[in-house]
Amino acid sequence: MSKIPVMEIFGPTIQGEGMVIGQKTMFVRTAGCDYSCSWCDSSFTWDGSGKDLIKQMEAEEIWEELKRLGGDGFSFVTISGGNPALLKNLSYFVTLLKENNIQIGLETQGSKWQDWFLDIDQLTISPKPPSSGMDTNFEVLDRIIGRLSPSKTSLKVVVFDDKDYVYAKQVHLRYPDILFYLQVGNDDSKTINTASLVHHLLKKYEWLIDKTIEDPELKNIRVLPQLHTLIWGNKRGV
Ligand SMILES: C[S@@+](CC[C@H](N)C(=O)[O-])C[C@H]1O[C@@H](n2cnc3c(N)ncnc32)[C@H](O)[C@@H]1O
Ligand SMILES: Nc1nc2[nH]cc(C(=O)O)c2c(=O)[nH]1
Ligand code: SF4
Ligand SMILES: [Mg+2]
Repeated sequence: MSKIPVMEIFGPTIQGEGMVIGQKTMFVRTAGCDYSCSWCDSSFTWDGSGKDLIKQMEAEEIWEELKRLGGDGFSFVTISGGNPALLKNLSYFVTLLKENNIQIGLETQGSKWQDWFLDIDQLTISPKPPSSGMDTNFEVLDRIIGRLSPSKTSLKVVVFDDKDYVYAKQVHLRYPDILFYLQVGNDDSKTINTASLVHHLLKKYEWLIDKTIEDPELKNIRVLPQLHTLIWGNKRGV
């Protein structure tokens, strides 16, 4: 008996962010976070507003639900949250996925280590810039990144403003051997007006691209939007 607090299970969809953008995947979103980013687009995982949706599930039950939703039409599962790295017992679920030949992605902010990180195929660490209101503990981050294989790891920093950009650059220059993504920040993650949101986010994407192009210090870097937001807006469960 080792239950995992699950907020939502959805898919198949595509990974909208980062190193495997476009990858067909299922999602498992766990509840609870040690951060409280001002602009978190998944704040229902930690701010109490989604508490009635939380289900305590065994690894086997999550796997059954994934198969119910995705049939045998998937080979990739992305674990996000909240912060899944709060959950030591996700190791059982990770092992179960591996036994079934499923590739695994993980989204986490780099504040906590778990030994099961070593079994993740695509691990995205997303340290938080000043606009989030959170502080990065770089000693913890150094230790986490030091234990991971660079070929399976990427860094992704969300940028809302110039200060965030400076922070992102600092992170990239600290870990130059880790694949690095700048991601457009969605500053209107509640609106249901997808057309105006998409227009606005594309403008912000252009702004971020322009800054990167003009910056000789950022060489080996990738700039991406949240692809799922451009397609589905702020809709949940996609
Ligand atoms: C909701 S978080 C969950 C995983 C983990 N807590 C983390 O932050 O990495 C998943 C990804 O969404 C990003 N994100 C959250 N809110 C966002 C927003 N308003 N605009 C752009 N990206 C956002 C986070 O930075 C993170 O990379
Ligand atoms: N399609 C899609 N791609 C995503 N990539 C990261 C997500 C997340 O919320 O962690 C996410 C999400 O919620 N949906
Ligand atoms: S760390 Fe991730 S889940 Fe937690 S508040 Fe920040 S963006 Fe949201
Ligand atoms: Mg998201």
